[in-house]
Amino acid sequence: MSDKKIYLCGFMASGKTTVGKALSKKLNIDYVDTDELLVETYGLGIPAIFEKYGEDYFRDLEYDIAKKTANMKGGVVSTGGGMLTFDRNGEVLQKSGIIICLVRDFDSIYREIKSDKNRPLAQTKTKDELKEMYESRILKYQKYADYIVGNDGSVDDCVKKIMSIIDES
Ligand SMILES: Nc1ncnc2c1ncn2[C@@H]1O[C@H](COP(=O)(O)OP(=O)(O)O)[C@@H](O)[C@H]1O
Ligand SMILES: O=C(O)C1=C[C@@H](OP(=O)(O)O)[C@@H](O)[C@H](O)C1
Ligand SMILES: [Mg+2]
Repeated sequence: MSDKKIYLCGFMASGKTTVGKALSKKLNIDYVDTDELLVETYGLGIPAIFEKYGEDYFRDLEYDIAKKTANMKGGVVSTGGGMLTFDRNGEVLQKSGIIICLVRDFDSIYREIKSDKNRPLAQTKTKDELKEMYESRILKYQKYADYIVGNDGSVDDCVKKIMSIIDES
């Protein structure tokens, strides 16, 4: 199998982790989530990292993890919502795989994240601030995405759409 990865990117709660796991199962290939790998590698949860060391420190760890995934064999890699907002990460991912950006309606996203303690960035922002972040980040995702896929139907529908993209690419 090639070393090319399928990177899933997009805003918080767009479905990167859920769809990524389902996709890797369907394709019977390896799966990694950059947030899960980061927590496993550094032995600290994401809210604790933000609280103790701040966001900049988290972003440095996230960059290290991005580089780690580039050296892995082929598979599905779900990223965190901030991954593609940094060019240094976008450049690493672009070189080592196909980048698929998941897009989900803001109201569905907001319902998922508003009270989720595992997403520290969502906890400190109002709905309007999150909407603004959602809109401005889309521009950054578009800069690196090879494909943009909607996730407003079922998880299975989204997996099917990605599988047909991969078949054709
Ligand atoms: N297509 C979908 N339909 C219904 N719920 C979904 C769908 N995609 C994701 N979800 C749900 O949204 C939440 C956030 O998904 P998650 O995979 O953690 O997103 P991300 O990794 O992009 O932050 C989870 O509770 C997940 O079950
Ligand atoms: O959007 C972001 O900046 C973040 C998204 C999170 O991942 P999910 O997109 O899986 O929620 C996680 O990496 C961290 O809380 C920061
Ligand atoms: Mg996730």
